[in-house]
Amino acid sequence: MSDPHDHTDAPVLRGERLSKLYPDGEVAALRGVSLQVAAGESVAVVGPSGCGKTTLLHLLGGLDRPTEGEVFFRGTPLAKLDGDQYRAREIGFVFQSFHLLTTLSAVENIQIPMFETPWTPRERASRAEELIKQVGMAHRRNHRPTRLSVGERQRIAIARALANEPSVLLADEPTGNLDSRNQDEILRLLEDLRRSRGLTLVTVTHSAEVAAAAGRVVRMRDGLVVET
Ligand SMILES: Nc1ncnc2c1ncn2[C@@H]1O[C@H](COP(=O)(O)OP(=O)(O)OP(=O)(O)O)[C@@H](O)[C@H]1O
Repeated sequence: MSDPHDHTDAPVLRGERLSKLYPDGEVAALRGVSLQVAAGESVAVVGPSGCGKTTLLHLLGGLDRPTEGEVFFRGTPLAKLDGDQYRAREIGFVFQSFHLLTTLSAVENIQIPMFETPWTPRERASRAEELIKQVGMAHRRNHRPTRLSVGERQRIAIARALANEPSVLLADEPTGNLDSRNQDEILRLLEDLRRSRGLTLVTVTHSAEVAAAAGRVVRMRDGLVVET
């Protein structure tokens, strides 16, 4: 697998004529989308409900496969990469509804993806402590998610997404459940993390504020990119 810190001129992610047909109802969610995302870029994907934003994010993250076309990660087709390794090591996912495990503490949630790595328990624990500090949540390390505010839950989910030091963060409506103050804080956190870690960030959003905070906006309509 390629070195995530190897900065070449090739885009970190590239979609080539991606189409996605969902079999039930034969919905054409994507109808030939091509786009490139450079290393370290922050891209917001916007467009009306149902235009294919989440589908595109899932294809980029290897959570689903295109019906036609191909996604490339640093020039290599995803079809040629080990899908589990790609999702576990190269990509971090952030979701609107956090998807934290309620039976685990905040710091334990951050460690979940680390079980895919050869790190020792001590290494996992110390990396999780570092991450929980970076997202400003060390004082809540032992709290279960149900005892955290929604903004705090998203901070923990972001730390978890970074657990395996991915080079790309894919976020689907990361502020969709947050009020405007929490939204601003999460946007600031994501931007700080992008800069400090050289992360590439692709965010699907309905929020004009989130789109305005990104370096570039990709606009979709009816399964197509109409502006990039
Ligand atoms: N698993 C699925 N099976 C069938 N159709 C699907 C599936 N997932 C999505 N779709 C359909 O594909 C189209 C694109 O959906 P997608 O979730 O990508 O849009 P979106 O732009 O992210 O929408 P929203 O902003 O409402 O989240 C929609 O018509 C949706 O109903």
